[in-house]
Amino acid sequence: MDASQRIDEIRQTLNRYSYEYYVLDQPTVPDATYDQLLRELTELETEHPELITPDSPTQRVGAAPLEAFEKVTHDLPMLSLGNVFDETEIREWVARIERSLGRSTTYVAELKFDGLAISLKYEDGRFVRGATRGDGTVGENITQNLRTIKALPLRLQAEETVEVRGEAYMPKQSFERLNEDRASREETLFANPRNAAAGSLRQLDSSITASRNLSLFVYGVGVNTLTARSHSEAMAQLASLGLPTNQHMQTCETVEEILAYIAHWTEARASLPYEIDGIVLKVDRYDDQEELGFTAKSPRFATAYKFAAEEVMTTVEDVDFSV
Ligand SMILES: CC(C)(CNC(=O)c1ccc(Oc2ccccc2)cc1)c1ccc2c(N)nc(N)nc2n1
Repeated sequence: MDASQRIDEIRQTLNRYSYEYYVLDQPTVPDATYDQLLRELTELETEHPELITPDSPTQRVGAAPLEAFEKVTHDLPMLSLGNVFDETEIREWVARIERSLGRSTTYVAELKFDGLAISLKYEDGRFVRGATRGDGTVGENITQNLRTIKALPLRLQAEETVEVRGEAYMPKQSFERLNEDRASREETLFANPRNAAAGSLRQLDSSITASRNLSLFVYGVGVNTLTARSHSEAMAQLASLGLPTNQHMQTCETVEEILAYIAHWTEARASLPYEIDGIVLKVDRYDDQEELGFTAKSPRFATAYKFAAEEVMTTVEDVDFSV
């Protein structure tokens, strides 16, 4: 086997290990095995620099820091979600949809991740660009920073061209550890994981982003070459391509099932390793989504149920009032 074949073989193996570890949370090999292969790949690429490609696992932490972020216009706008706040409004939302369609339909209920909305562009299966939501039409190009997120595949399992929407977030444990480090260096603390994720992705130096243990869930597709006829089918296709989808997504046939899902996660969200600030409800079938269409800035086929904001109880402990 020549160097080029061995390099391709190691890259595919390391991409599979990353998917198992960061997306499925079910590693099949110990870290030492991953590290050994990464060392071998780095040596081979050092001997053959002409074989280095952007999708190599060795290229995750970018080049020199940027001067500024360039602006990016999304191929499709990144829309915002209307809100519903209680059971009555949820029942009204479902009734309005089924009146408009003139029949019942099926829904998908998803967790609403409390991070930074992003758009990922893949061409022929390779990650080529990532951007913040911005104002929904124009965002900032943060490709170099997003490449450092290990749950983000630099190469898909098939050569699809697709623009994907998702949320970059900081797991609760990484947030706690980051603030402990900052407190020990007497630096200002981040107020919550969302601010910490946003601050980490707005770094011009991607090596700082790489140190922040960010992760990612994808929750929608923009322009794409997929064959999916529904949102749930599209998400299954994204998962099979190696993109991180959330395991708690659930199809619902009735408003009762939607309400049960919301009741469950209202209680169970404290047990999640990441913060969520609500539940997103979507009509599943794309033909029904198209029939329902959009208002000026958000889809009629989706809405967000927001959890009541938690009172932030600041324990006033050993505050030195004497100063
Ligand atoms: C539903 C959508 C708004 C994404 N969808 C879009 O952005 C979108 C964009 C153009 C679309 O089609 C158009 C095509 C041409 C013109 C206008 C729209 C359709 C959907 C959304 C927004 C935020 C979400 C969130 N925080 N968590 C989860 N779990 N899901 C979410 N889903």
